Amino acid sequence: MSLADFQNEIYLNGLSDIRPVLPTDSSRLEALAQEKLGGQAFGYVAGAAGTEATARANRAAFDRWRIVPRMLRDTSKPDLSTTVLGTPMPAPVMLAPVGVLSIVHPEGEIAVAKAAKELGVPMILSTAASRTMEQVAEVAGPRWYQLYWPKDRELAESFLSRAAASGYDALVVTLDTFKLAWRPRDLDTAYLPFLRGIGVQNYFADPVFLRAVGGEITEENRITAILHWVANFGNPTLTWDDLAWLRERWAGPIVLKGVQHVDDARKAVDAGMDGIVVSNHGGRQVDGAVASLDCLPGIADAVGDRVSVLFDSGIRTGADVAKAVALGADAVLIGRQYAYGLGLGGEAGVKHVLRCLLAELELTVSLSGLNRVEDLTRDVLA
Ligand SMILES: Cc1cc2nc3c(=O)[nH]c(=O)nc-3n(C[C@H](O)[C@H](O)[C@H](O)COP(=O)(O)O)c2cc1C
Ligand SMILES: O=C(O)C(=O)c1ccccc1
Repeated sequence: MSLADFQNEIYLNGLSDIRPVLPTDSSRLEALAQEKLGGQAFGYVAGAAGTEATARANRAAFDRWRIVPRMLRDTSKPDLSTTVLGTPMPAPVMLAPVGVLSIVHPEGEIAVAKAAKELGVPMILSTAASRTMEQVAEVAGPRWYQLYWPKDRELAESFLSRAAASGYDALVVTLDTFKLAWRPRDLDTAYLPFLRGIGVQNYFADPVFLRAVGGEITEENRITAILHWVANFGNPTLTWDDLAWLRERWAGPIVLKGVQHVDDARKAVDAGMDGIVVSNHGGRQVDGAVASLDCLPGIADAVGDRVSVLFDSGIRTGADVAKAVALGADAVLIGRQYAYGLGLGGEAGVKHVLRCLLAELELTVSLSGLNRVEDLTRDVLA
């Protein structure tokens, strides 16, 4: 089985007049999702902070790097499989934590988990998911848990023990979103899913949270519960010293998501973390911030031999994955692309988007004269 078999499958299906239901050109997904989802839900997913300059910079940074293909190198057996922090995957690609997915499709994270499992692609489940971590675990394959570290320590502890009990192997702690940035698309449509009770499911199923709001959520205490969520969601007081608390309470690997500065990457190493995600949250937090890809080589040089270095923000194609890996990422996370697949076609849509990305990645790598993840080094790029 090769990741590029999807290409043969598509052409063979053509002999029976069957064509892919969704486009194979990843750049068309966003426009299609806009047509189908429209308005608020599309704006929430596609949008970014401020003028969206950082979201554009994320894309532009990829365009400044070019692959230089090499010839006559026996690429008959491509194998992009790899293992990151103990989790094996068919290619250096994982699903980024994306919250509130039921705004784009009723099955939300359940459909995502099923599609990812079929392909063996690890999924990182968001604290702000629209299904509980236990519901997702029932149908999911390899999985990590993303923590939004709440103010209430007891609630944080409860999230950690629930995640460990339901088989999430690594913990991803998101640092860059202790509050939401200025996001004009959502502000202009006055849209925040949480206020409508979407994305709070992990909280509403939590014994510590429920105790704080006086028991099970009913029509009567629903507003109180949502306001309690608002008050508790993010903790702006956190500092590097707090990571020791987390380290004591999570036995598996811990990954810090949202690192952009080399010194912060070094601090993560000093705090005993196992990995980082070089990410600017897809340009959704600090408008005017540096492109995530531009931070990657320096950070990989500084800490890549001591912790796993993951990357996200702007990945759209197989070539993008190859470039990020060549610049030092052990694996990449994709965000909006699979959310569009979900919105356009549920589980099958997510699977389609992933199969396209993986096939394109393998074809790009082997047509460039390379076979393995280790072959993707900086000298592959110009
Ligand atoms: C709709 C949406 C919701 C997101 N929710 C979360 C979240 O709950 N937790 C988190 O750590 N990151 C979240 N992110 C950020 C992604 O994990 C990831 O960093 C980003 O989408 C990567 O950029 P890309 O969309 O260009 O691939 C979200 C992103 C989007 C688009
Ligand atoms: O929208 C986001 O980018 C995001 O990360 C988020 C923040 C809070 C809750 C859910 C998602």
